[in-house]
Amino acid sequence: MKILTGSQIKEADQYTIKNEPIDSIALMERASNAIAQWVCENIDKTISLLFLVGKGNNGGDGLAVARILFHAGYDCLVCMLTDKEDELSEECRYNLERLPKYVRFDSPSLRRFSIVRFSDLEPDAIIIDALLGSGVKGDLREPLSEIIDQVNGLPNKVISVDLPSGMKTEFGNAGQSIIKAGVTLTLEFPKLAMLLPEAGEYCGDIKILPIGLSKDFIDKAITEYHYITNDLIKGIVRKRDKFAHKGIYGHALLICGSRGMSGAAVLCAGAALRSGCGLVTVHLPQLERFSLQAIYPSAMTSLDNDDCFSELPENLDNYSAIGIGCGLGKAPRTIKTFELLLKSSTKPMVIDADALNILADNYELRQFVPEGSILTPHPGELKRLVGEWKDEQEKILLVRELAANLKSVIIVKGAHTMVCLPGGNCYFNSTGNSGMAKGGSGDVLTGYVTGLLARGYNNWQAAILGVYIHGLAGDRASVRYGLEAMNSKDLIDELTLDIK
Ligand SMILES: NC(=O)C1=CN([C@@H]2O[C@H](COP(=O)(O)OP(=O)(O)OC[C@H]3O[C@@H](n4cnc5c(N)ncnc54)[C@H](OP(=O)(O)O)[C@@H]3O)[C@@H](O)[C@H]2O)[C@@H](O)CC1
Ligand SMILES: Nc1ncnc2c1ncn2[C@@H]1O[C@H](COP(=O)(O)OP(=O)(O)O)[C@@H](O)[C@H]1O
Ligand SMILES: [K+]
Repeated sequence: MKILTGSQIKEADQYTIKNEPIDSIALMERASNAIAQWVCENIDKTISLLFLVGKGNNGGDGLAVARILFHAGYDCLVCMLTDKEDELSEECRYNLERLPKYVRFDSPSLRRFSIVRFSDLEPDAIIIDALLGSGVKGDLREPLSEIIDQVNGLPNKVISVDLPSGMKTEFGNAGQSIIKAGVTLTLEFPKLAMLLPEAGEYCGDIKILPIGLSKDFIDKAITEYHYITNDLIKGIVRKRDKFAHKGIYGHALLICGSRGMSGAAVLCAGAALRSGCGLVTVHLPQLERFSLQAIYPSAMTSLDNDDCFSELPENLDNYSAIGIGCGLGKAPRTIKTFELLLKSSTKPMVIDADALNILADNYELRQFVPEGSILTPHPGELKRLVGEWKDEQEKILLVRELAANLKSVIIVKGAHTMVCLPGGNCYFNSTGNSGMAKGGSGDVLTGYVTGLLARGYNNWQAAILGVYIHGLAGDRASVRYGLEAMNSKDLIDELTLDIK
């Protein structure tokens, strides 16, 4: 799915109105029906709803939703940001006029927002935030930032319409006043800012509601940002041949583990064995081999006589892809052997953890990273590779430069992991959860993505497919064990490719 910018969405809006049999009021009604339907399906009618309504079309959505939900039987209280109707957008004014007189205003004579009323709010009432959407510009003017601070101090759950009020659609959200939503019902596309660590937390759960913007416009729109959805994945996944034999599905080599770090090798191998590749060999210190062989007898081993990576595996040409770094350590002889590996093999590599740190410390080694590889830094490792960034915009720029220079894919891990291709396109993951923020989850990703590369997917396919299925495994594990109890080993058994 494409991620369009706020201004592109506005254009899509205008294009749809111009080229399809729908006017802006009807488009707003369609959006509002989608929002109201979500509320009906998810919120009990005994819960009161407090609508905070701004002056623009986001407010217009809020008023239309209040009307629809009032007719559906909800108790709706509407608070307007202004009592001056001439300040409202045309669509907002239209929907104000259509509001049934029985919907309660907090101050019927003024139709004005009154902060005092917050103290009267029942603790289980839900706030529908329709103060500001994609039209926010510059720093917030009062009274909005004060209202947002007040709302954020309340115990009540907040559902934001399109965007948490105050959030800008792309960049520049650090340190801003933004509504802290429990759920954001966003129209047609996720907005980039929702997926970035700067302010993404303010969205709570993101639900994307299609509103039928022109397909023609969307197809032609040019963007470098994409959202990894089930449909994208369906286009990547390959069928397994009926007459297949193990030789045609590739051989993954995992170079991981050092003294006392055999767990990383076990996690990495277990994940690679779920990828569909024909063979998995793990190169690890011979004294660390026992747990691997006991837990995953399907994996073969290539044993290093040292207690860290210090010898190249034999017959490197036999392998289709190499994963390196998990639990590797940074012993001087490991650095030397990694250098030798980079100079001896042109097979695509998945480079993670200490192998990334070695690349960060030894800049001259970067030129030997095989084209078509995948680097999987978490933000700390990324900083070591590219230096500090002042904001998310600069971070993305630095990642793009790294991907272009190495002619490789960069996976920046975290919530909504970003997969950056050498041409600059960035794909944001839609699966995964905070239960995955535990030791070893990255080792599982490295093993899985290496296996996919070996299996025959190219680097961007393996990266996108890998992060999506890895996140899905996390979501399944969270259903089974809960966010707190789930751990990285649980991910392995949930790594299934049953995409519908
Ligand atoms: N295509 C779609 O997806 C569809 C989108 N739709 C909906 O339209 C929404 C976008 O509506 P929009 O363009 O009217 O902007 P919106 O967010 O209401 O903000 C404008 C208001 O905010 C104010 N304001 C701005 N900056 C401010 C500041 N710093 N501090 C304080 N105030 C500030 C500004 O005031 P002004 O600057 O004009 O005085 C104006 O009053 C979108 O999010 C979605 O909900 C659907 O209805 C249908 C299809
Ligand atoms: N809050 C989160 N939401 C979704 N995924 C997360 C979150 N935190 C971590 N993850 C995922 O878990 C993995 C953690 O990797 P990493 O930090 O390398 O762990 P480790 O080094 O312990 O193996 C990454 O794939 C990352 O995307
Ligand atoms: K909003």
